[in-house]
Amino acid sequence: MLAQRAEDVAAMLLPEGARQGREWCVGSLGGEAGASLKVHLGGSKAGVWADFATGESGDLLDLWAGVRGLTLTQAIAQVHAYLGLREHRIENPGRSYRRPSREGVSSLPPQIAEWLSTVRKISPETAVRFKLASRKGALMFPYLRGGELVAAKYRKVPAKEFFVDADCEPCLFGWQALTGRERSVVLCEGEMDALAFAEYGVPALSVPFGGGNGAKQARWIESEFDRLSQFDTLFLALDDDLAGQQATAEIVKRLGRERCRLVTLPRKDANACLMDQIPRDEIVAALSASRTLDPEQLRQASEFADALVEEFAAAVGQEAGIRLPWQKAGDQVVLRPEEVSIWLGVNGHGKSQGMGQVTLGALVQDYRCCVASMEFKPVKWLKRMVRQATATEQPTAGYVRHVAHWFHDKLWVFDTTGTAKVDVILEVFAYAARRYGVQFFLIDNLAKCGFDEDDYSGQKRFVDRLTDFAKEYSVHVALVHHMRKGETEDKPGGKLDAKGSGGITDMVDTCAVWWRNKPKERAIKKARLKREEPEEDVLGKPDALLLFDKQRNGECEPTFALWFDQRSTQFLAHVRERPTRFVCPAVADDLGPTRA
Ligand SMILES: Nc1ncnc2c1ncn2[C@@H]1O[C@H](COP(=O)(O)OP(=O)(O)OP(=O)(O)O)[C@@H](O)[C@H]1O
Repeated sequence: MLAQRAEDVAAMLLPEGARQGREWCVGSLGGEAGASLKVHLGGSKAGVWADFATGESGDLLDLWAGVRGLTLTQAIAQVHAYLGLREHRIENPGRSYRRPSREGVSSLPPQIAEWLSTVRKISPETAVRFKLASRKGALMFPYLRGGELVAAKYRKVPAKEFFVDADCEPCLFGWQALTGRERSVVLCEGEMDALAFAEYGVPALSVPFGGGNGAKQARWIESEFDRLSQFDTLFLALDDDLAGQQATAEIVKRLGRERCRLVTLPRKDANACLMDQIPRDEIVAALSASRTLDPEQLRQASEFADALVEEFAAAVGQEAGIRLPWQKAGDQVVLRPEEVSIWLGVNGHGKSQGMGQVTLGALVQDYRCCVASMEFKPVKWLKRMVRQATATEQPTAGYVRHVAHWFHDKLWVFDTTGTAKVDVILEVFAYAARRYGVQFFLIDNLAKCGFDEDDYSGQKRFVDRLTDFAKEYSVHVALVHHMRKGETEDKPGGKLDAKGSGGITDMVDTCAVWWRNKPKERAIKKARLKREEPEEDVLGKPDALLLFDKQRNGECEPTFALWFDQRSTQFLAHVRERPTRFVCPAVADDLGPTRA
């Protein structure tokens, strides 16, 4: 987008320059008139520039950063503003971290400096660049970012014992040695390796918690996600053991396959290369020989370790996936990762209400969820959910805050009402999956995703994209969709009654129907108008049915009878059951007079 406006950008950044043919010419990044720096204004090279006096070159983003003396992250922010782009993203509300103590921090004692240079081959210059220090007699690796001490790790020398300051922000090590203008960086597995890469003149950052997957990578990725956007290429040089491979797989999944490259070093890690006096040329060659991670490439069988464990667990009844929030449903229905489910129903038949409860169930099962409800403003939707979570019609302010706090790090909402364009939904969902590791996405509903009512092929394409998205990010997507009313809503319909193209229900893995027992409601109303008590057998009938009409990977297609509790708006599994409190109050007082 920026390249298309190369001339405007060049003229704005370098107003003393002048157009000569197809180039903008100026003296240097300083901006004075001249002709040693030239910017291409059109064609496939639009925006590419070179300063023939200094040998510097780059694209428009580098030019922006260079002229204004900014880091790339700062330049990216200005470019977004210039292009009028608002990033579609969801933020995690601020968290607070502790900063490491500076008490007792001193410069490197001679024996540690000696160990670094003679044993580990790290020069005193590199130690100074990384501001290595000492505390409690140990080597201190300061995690400095923009001059601020964000975290710290300590290593006893020569013993390989580590300790850290507790509760600091999980972040990468080595920002202090970067200029802020790099377009590529190596991610490695250890502070000593980041130092070794620096020794080789290669910019590198180290992951903070070593190899492995899950939270070990998820926590720093969440913190550093935006800052890493300055890099077009991430060279992954983690250890070639199982933990390193797991970390690599997780980083690729979250930071983007397209910009990650796998590096194989001549020794087990960068510091081992340095200690073995591997020359710089060989390290540079290893970076150029790094392989891309195209999906069709041969993959290491060990990458499948997690999937294999899950596969075996599935065989003994612990299949990964979200269960419905009613005990009686057991394992009959599983909302599996990599699958899409569709939840049908006629207007007012409890789709949104029911899906709120399904989402609550997923949260309780420790799945991170993201809800795009274009039917309601987030606060209205959340209000319904809090009522279900507390099993109370009017929870106290303290209880509401407690539930809101419980949602932290578990639940994200897509903040749009009305219709949302599918590209935006998918962009935001991909961000949430990558940055926050969200595993369950709810879209309520298809009609609000920006299609014309008769745009069946558009709707079908979107569902197809959802199935790809679910597979790519290994998440479950639940899509709410309207059903044709037909002649009567007194009988539950099936997947063939979904509005629009039948292709939609063909594509998804699971198809469910929410049906509200309107005949029962009418019978009760009629009896009450006559001032009679409704008959026992009418009262015992369920208020709603949840029918599964398709489960591609399940053994059965069950139907669940449910009873609707007006006060909590929960659907209950049995006629005289009491609503469940999904989140218990922090203090007993919050149960208030409306104790459920
Ligand atoms: N079985 C039921 N018995 C009584 N009330 C119900 C039942 N199911 C849902 N409701 C109530 O009906 C109202 C509409 O429910 P909900 O918004 O979930 O419907 P929906 O199917 O999502 O409708 P729409 O298609 O219009 O979005 C809500 O106030 C809900 O609490």
